[in-house]
Amino acid sequence: MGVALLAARRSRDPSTQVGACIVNEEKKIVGVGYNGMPNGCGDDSLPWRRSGDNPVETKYFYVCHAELNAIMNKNSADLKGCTIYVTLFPCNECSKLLIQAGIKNVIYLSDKYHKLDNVIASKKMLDLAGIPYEKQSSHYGFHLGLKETVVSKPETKHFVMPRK
Ligand SMILES: Nc1ccn([C@H]2C[C@H](O)[C@@H](COP(=O)(O)O)O2)c(=O)n1
Ligand SMILES: [Zn+2]
Repeated sequence: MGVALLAARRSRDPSTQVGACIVNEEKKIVGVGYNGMPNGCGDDSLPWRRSGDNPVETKYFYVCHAELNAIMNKNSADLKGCTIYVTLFPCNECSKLLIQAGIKNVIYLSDKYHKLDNVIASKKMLDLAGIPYEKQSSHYGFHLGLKETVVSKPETKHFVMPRK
């Protein structure tokens, strides 16, 4: 999680910096990513704002999520059986990617959007796919000074057993 937190600090997102680190069954790092604009698009060429008259003027259509970047940056043939450490609970689109990539475990730090539909859908898919998710102690974020983890409130620990 420390590596995910360090990666998050590279993000140019002014409101939420997210980092992800994927490790294999031997605990070796096989992919790291943070939320950023697509390659070649330039961090200053696209908007970082959260709201606007037109959604095209906000970041949401453009930004590549940390999990997507960690998967795309992988340095191994595949990610089957790997664990992802991510500083923010994966959204529904990222969970689809994690499931299809063969990730077997999710460790997260913040679940600040747990009330949003996309996160509820994300958990539904992870549950069905038998992928456990577990919250890691937030003292990591506190020590590294990440805003989103400092303000996160204690949440219910979510953990489901993998299917046999
Ligand atoms: N699983 C996720 C969810 C979100 N992100 C990124 C996408 C945005 O850059 C940022 C969220 O912005 P906010 O709505 O809090 O202003 O986090 C991600 O990388 N992975
Ligand atoms: Zn996502």
